[in-house]
Amino acid sequence: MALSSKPNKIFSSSSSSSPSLFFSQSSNSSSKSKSKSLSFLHTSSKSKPQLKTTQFTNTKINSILKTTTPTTKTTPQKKYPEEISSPKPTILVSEKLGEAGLRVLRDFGHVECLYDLSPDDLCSKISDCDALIVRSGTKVSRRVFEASNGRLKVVGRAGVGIDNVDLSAATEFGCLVVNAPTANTVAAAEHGIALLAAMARNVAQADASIKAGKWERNKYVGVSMVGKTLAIMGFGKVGSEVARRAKGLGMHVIAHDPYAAADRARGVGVELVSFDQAVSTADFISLHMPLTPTTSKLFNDDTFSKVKKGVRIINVARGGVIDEEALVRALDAGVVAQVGNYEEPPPKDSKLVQHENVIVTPHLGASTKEAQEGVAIEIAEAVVGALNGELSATAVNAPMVPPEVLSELAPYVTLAEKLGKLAMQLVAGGSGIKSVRVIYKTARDPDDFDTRLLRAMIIKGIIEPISASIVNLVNADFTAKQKGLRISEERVRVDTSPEFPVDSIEIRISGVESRFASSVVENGEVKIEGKVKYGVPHLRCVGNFDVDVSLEGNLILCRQVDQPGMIGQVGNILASQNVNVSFMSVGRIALKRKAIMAIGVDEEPNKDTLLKIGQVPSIEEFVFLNL
Ligand SMILES: NC(=O)c1ccc[n+]([C@@H]2O[C@H](COP(=O)([O-])OP(=O)(O)OC[C@H]3O[C@@H](n4cnc5c(N)ncnc54)[C@H](O)[C@@H]3O)[C@@H](O)[C@H]2O)c1
Ligand SMILES: O=C(O)[C@H](O)COP(=O)(O)O
Repeated sequence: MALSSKPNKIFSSSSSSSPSLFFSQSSNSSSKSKSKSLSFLHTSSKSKPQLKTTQFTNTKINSILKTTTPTTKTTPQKKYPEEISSPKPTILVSEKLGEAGLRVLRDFGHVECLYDLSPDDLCSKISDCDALIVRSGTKVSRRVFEASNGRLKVVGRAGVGIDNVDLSAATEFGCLVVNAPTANTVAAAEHGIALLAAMARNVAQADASIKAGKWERNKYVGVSMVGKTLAIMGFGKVGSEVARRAKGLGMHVIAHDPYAAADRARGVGVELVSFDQAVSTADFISLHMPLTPTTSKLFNDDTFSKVKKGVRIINVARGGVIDEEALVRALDAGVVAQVGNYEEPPPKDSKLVQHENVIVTPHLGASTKEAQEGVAIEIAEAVVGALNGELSATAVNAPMVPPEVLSELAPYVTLAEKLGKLAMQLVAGGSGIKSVRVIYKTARDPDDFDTRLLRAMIIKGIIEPISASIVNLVNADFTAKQKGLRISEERVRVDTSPEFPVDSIEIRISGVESRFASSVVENGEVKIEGKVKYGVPHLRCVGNFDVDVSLEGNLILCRQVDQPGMIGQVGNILASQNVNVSFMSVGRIALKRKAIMAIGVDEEPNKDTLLKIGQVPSIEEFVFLNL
């Protein structure tokens, strides 16, 4: 599938109630914004079918991720719509969250705590919610994103593991997923150590025995931990905290983690080893990797065939990393001596839970008062930040862009979107856009110039005006791919100041017809180039013609014979229709030959006015563009 523009919309009246090429965006005053909050994660009004094209959403301006509930306001008499006040966003909390986090959320939005919702109830509720906060007990499936009708902007996971959130669906629907990756680390590690010690000394079984009126000193002789080898599988945050504590117990700690740095492990006194070495030499194995398709049932019959007989296994990661039936077989055979913990609600007749050599708790790793308060604050701040238009440092499905980079790139982000939108409008209807080349002219080294935001915004500018898709930083690449749009990027080193990230951005679209022949260069590509001047995006080049106009409001491009009086003639036509000209720039290839006139207009000229411009004899072609 390729993208194609809708030329019949070029002259569509702003009062049209059908979706317009021009009014899916909000005020252009964002171009001057230096705010760190950018709209690459914002959700536009498209999900709200009741919006009319004369109504502007309250999206972005200084907030590209302004994700509060879209509301509308008709402002026909205004030059540009003002920022529109919106109701507080609704945040659904579907599992128990610490009070401190709830306070942060309540200060910001309307908070609904509805615990134990059935999947159906969650789906019915979600279309009223801008954010959803969950722990591990809520399955945030594709159905949830579908049911949200585009309203859900952020899913906050109050904890680490995001295996209960369908990340690809979230990304597809442009919904940001954030987690709280640090606040429960110590709690989980302490729980692991508690299970390790309890298991080694049969605490749970002995407790149950004595409560049952028995006195079985000989039955519950344990094993010592000191000097024993503990293999940490997954040397991340929790794994390394478990390692530190186990070292304190006098254990010899090794770890397996294909992605961990050996020097970080050495810093904790831990040797990184292969999977087979870890499982075959350990007396105790503690699992701390995430549940992913790769780690699912990583501990299976084959793995148990390699372990040291009598190994003890602690799992405070996820139940799914172990093949439960294989584990029961290994326990029955005495290959695995003991197991600690269970992460998901077990079936009533679970052989594993009932096994006498297994000690279990519900999913309690993160359940300390301290961790829950910490997690609640961490996730509340991340969700509020996201709803406020900021990129979160804990975003799971969006690039992490440091605040200073965001702030520096803000005007270029606006430029990128406007260029995308403009380039799209230069393409003739029916021409499918398949291939877009983006050329960044920069004095910076590639390592010092992150193009992800700019690329996302170019995609947004190209796709959003002509489709129902909502494009943001989360789903830009996905959406482009889905629509058959190939974006290639090039960097051209220029000798300007590296103080500025980009000197100019050029967009070239190949294999299309143009609505404005002068925008086509020798190799047949439609080409435009823009740059940021004084913090404001400017169009600098159309085809081979240099121009210099700020990318604000509406733009008329005319190609004419380079002769005196042209500006006056067009200006008079616009003035006679009360259309205010905000700026004008003429660029020519050579004296008295062809020139391009770029005219910025505050109001959208009506069809008759545009026809009159077209009838001026020396005007060879013209196009009206909405920015
Ligand atoms: N029980 C609880 O309450 C609780 C609390 C926190 C975290 N967790 C679970 O523990 C997991 C780890 O949490 P974390 O905060 O340490 O995350 P983390 O991302 O800091 O660490 C995970 C580590 O696993 C490693 N890993 C990935 N694939 C692996 C593989 N195939 N083999 C070995 N290692 C692999 C990663 O490289 C990473 O270092 C989470 O995903 C979560 O499921 C449970
Ligand atoms: O991944 C996590 O953070 C832990 O497993 C905690 O899950 P919980 O928030 O459901 O306790």
